[in-house]
Amino acid sequence: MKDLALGIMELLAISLGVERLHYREFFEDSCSIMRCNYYPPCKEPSHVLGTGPHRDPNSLTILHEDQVGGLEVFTNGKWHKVRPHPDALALSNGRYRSCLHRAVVNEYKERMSLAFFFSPAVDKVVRPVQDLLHGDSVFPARKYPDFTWSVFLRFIRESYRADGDTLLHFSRWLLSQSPVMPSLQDPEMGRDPS
Ligand SMILES: O=C(O)CCC(=O)C(=O)O
Ligand SMILES: [Fe+2]
Repeated sequence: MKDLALGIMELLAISLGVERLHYREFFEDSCSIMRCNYYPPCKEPSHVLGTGPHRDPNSLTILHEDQVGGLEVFTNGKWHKVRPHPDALALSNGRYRSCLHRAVVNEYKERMSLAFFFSPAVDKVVRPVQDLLHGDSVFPARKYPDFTWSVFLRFIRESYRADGDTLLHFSRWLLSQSPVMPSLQDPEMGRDPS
């Protein structure tokens, strides 16, 4: 999975016009997790959700699912079903903003999906590559301060359910903690307690 994710990172760098190996090198020591989701059948599927609407807070998600279907993505003001395909993968990432998605349940069949959440090493400092900071409307100036993945994870786990404004709220929270980021002075201070 890591090889696949690193390959996708290389493609994303190319598509952004960033130096090809930039993200591959950044994620070389990545710290990812895998989660198995199980959705039992439900007689009244229109009244429940398997997974409520959210955006994955990690850098890239590779989702493998069975053929039952249930994943939906919100675009252009509507929920769209993502038809399962034995060879297909779902993806979300940084500037390519994590998409709002959810999983509905099936009236008759159970469903399983396997999500691989690709994330940087905990003490890696996350900052945009200089090539993306032109200060124009396509590549605006910096919007967020430097942070480490461990501090971001702590914020997500303890204070905030990831949505479209996560980075905005996280930045405000981070700047309110201290004028100088503690995690940049001492990586141990930002380490996730789990
Ligand atoms: O099971 C699915 O289709 C989606 C699961 C999901 O969004 C997640 O695990 O973050
Ligand atoms: Fe998700």
